Amino acid sequence: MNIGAPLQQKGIKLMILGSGELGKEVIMEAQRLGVETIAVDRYDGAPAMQTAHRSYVIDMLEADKLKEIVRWEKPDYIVPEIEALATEALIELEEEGFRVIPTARAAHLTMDREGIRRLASEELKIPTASYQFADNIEELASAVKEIGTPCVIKPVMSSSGKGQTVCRSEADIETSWQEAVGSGRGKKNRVIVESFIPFESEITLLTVQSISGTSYCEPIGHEQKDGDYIQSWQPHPMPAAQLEQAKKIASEVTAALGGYGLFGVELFLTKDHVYFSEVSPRPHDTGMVTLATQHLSEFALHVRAVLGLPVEDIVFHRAGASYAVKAEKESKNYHIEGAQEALLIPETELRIFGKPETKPGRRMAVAISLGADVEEAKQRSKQAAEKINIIEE
Ligand SMILES: Nc1ncnc2c1ncn2[C@@H]1O[C@H](COP(=O)(O)OP(=O)(O)OP(=O)(O)O)[C@@H](O)[C@H]1O
Ligand SMILES: NCC(=O)N[C@@H]1O[C@H](COP(=O)([O-])[O-])[C@@H](O)[C@H]1O
Ligand SMILES: [Mg+2]
Repeated sequence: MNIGAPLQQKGIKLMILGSGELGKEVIMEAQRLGVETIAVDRYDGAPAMQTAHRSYVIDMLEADKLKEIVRWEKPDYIVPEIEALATEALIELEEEGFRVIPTARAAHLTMDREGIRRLASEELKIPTASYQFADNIEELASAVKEIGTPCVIKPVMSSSGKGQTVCRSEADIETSWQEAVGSGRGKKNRVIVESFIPFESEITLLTVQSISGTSYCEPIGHEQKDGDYIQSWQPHPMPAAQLEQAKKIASEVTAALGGYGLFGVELFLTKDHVYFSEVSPRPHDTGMVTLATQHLSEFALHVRAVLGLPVEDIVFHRAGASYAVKAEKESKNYHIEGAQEALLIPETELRIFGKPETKPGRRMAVAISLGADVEEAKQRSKQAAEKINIIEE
């Protein structure tokens, strides 16, 4: 593979669709390999836009806008960074010869919970929570009756827990519906109802599909609140047989989606079972811990796989943990205090995303620590995150 200089005739162009904290790291890794980078998102000043060579602000759910920008820029690689994209445009662009990561079909199936759930459960016969879909409140009531309570209700298009509620009895149905249709990122008023899995732990198994074949990172355990991640740690302790089962599921799902890249396979672990939950065909928020724990982070691995470069080994260095720092209020004029105190904690680093505005619950930074074991790393990253204060004015 030939890599020309960025901004010159022979440069390789990578366009990222979605420019949040995860995309920012992907852009920086691509630049380390001499790639020209273009960031796209729905608002100006997004984290990845601050590091890319150039950027565009468009509504990425609008197929025509997406096609226009791609045809104008002619990137060598189109790298989705969020789910909520006009994936029908990506399919068309792929047919025209553009390369979508990992594939346009993967982006399309995972954008909508229905696509990936039906693929995993109905085609691949992988164990998942039982589920139903509903398009209005009457259908929702009958789905809840069928699945039973407690159950989890989510918009088919959303992420980071937006619009997700646990429905504990029939009395919650109305609120769950309102929450779901009010917060979904897409344009559809469709929801999934899932049986509540009383898991002992949940993991992300980062899985790489590259020219070198299939490889896995050490499993990442995580804790979520209101459907959004609070902390993650690596390696998550689990029996060898269960890890094998998890890898089998991850290899089947990622192979079915096709293409090269890193995938975040989300799994629920009970005492005797592994359930597939969902998969990101891209780096995962809980995987930010790999910025410290591995010689190649999930972002570096993604870029290598995307560019068709080998991923022969993934070296895990040391137990680590990450802890999210979230805003409480809305502000266009905030600042962050406490980095000085946070970085006194041993083996700790920070990533401050530089998002231009805060919103209640918005993730603004992350603390990442190493330790002699996962427990020590968890304590350190939590302590560090608690030293950070977001001052919203
Ligand atoms: N069926 C379920 N049973 C038990 N817990 C669940 C279920 N579905 C979701 N959860 C909990 O909610 C979290 C978020 O759910 P899910 O991953 O489906 O949402 P999301 O909006 O796609 O989040 P993200 O984009 O951050 O991955 C899960 O990690 C898990 O903790
Ligand atoms: N769970 C998915 C996830 O973590 N996605 C990450 O959050 C950004 C959106 O953040 P915002 O909502 O604060 O703009 C996305 O762009 C991506 O980096
Ligand atoms: Mg998830």
